[in-house]
Amino acid sequence: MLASLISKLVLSAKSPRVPVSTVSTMSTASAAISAAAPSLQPVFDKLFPKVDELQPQFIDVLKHAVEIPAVSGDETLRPQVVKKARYIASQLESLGFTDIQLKELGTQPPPVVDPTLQLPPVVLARYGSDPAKKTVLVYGHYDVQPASRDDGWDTEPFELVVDEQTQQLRGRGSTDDTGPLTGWLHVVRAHREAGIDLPVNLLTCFEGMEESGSLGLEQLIEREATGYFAGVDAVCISDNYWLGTRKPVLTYGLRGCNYYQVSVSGPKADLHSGVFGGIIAEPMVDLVQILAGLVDSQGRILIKGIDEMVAPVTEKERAIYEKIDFSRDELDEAAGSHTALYDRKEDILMHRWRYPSLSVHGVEGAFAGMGAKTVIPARVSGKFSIRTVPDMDSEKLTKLVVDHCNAAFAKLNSPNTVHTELIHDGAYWVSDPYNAQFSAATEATKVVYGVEPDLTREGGSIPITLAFEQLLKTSVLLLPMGRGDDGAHSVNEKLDISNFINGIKLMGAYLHFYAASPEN
Ligand SMILES: C[C@H](N)C(=O)N[C@@H](Cc1c[nH]cn1)C(=O)O
Ligand SMILES: [Zn+2]
Ligand SMILES: [Zn+2]
Repeated sequence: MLASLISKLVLSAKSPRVPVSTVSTMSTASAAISAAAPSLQPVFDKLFPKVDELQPQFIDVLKHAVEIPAVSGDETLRPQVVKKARYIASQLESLGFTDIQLKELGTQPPPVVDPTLQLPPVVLARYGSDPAKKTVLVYGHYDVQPASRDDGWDTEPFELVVDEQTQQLRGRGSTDDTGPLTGWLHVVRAHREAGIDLPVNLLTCFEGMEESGSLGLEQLIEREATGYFAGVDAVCISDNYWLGTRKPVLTYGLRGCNYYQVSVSGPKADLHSGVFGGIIAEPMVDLVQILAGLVDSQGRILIKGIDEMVAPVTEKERAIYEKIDFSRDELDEAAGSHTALYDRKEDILMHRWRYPSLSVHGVEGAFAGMGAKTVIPARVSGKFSIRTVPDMDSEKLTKLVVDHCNAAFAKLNSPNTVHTELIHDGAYWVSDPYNAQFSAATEATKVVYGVEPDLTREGGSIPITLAFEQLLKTSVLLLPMGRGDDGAHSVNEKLDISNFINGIKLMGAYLHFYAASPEN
């Protein structure tokens, strides 16, 4: 029932950017995949204890990786991002991966402080090239969000803390996405050390720019579609999270993300507010008024024309949301507050997954430190992003945003100047959750966790997902490792050890079930 509802929903999506793949419900493929379970049990009986046994070594690799502050959004840390790429490549080499390449992507496009800044490399590697096996491409990102002790971390963000009491691994990247990325390496190691043949050929595509919009990656995929990536049957991404804290999920949708900056410029340099305050127009005063006009305190976007682009909710879709196991309490728990804008589960999930949202992130150039600096900043840039959903069009959205900011500024009658620009955009994605890959991952979840996974969409974005699907003409599965309360992008980011270890087993089991599928 649920299967047919979602299938119809996917097929009814209007946007040409939403993949309309061949939808299979309870197909012969999924029947064959479930039938493979008994014959795979001896494999899992050898593989899973090996994963348990290697836990200390797996944590050690993660510890070394987390120690490298690979923040893609901080230009000064670019050498660290490259260092982490090399660390991962060295691990791949020691595991017997071949054809390891650090693919350069050229210089970073504007806005950028250093116009010669090189984008971090994409780590490509392969394990096995048996024409009789299917080929699975695994994608992950080794870059991370910024983090500093001052933000409120209890421990150093770039030191992995193994918390024996909570049984958690704490550190930036533990769940997003260094933990899951290294998980794929551990799958290979466990197979090697248990003497089990990897059932598929594995290709890696690990990038260092995901947190900054995956700049340059789409062009690489386009170039390599008939080269390095030729023959890829399926793409699997482990870079999101369970909805809650108890139940594993498989994810069939993502919101997109258009990231903007609106800059207001005035005087040539920062000025003394005692000397110039009251007699010149202050850029920061203009900017806060523009930012205040983007979204209201109820989360309603105030830019005209956006709501009209959003695909309407159907009754059938509504039924899907009613069935999902989630509550406002879980949102409060994950947020650590009682500040939710909606009470009903359906409203919360729809506003997380299938409606756009606008978030204001910060102001570059403004005074942000401790104390009481009496400055008039000369140029300030407000950063905000809009999470996009079917059927929003990125270019049309950008025009609406720029026009809105220009009109808001014009109303201020300010002698300053304003400039609004798109920093990066990444597409939304919705898939068929009943294809061979999802069936394989469902069986794997049953074997590892003993339950059927929930099928979820994700409020966050993985900008490259749709490009993989379209350019490699293959299906993509999102197979999350961590929980909804992991604190990705926040302070004290963590990954439960049980999620790390079971996540590695899940990845391994998924590869075996997918290999057993008669379809791609
Ligand atoms: C879901 C994924 N782990 C993630 O955190 N993605 C980022 C991607 C992004 C897009 N623009 C900037 N970063 C996110 O959803 O914020
Ligand atoms: Zn991520
Ligand atoms: Zn992230």
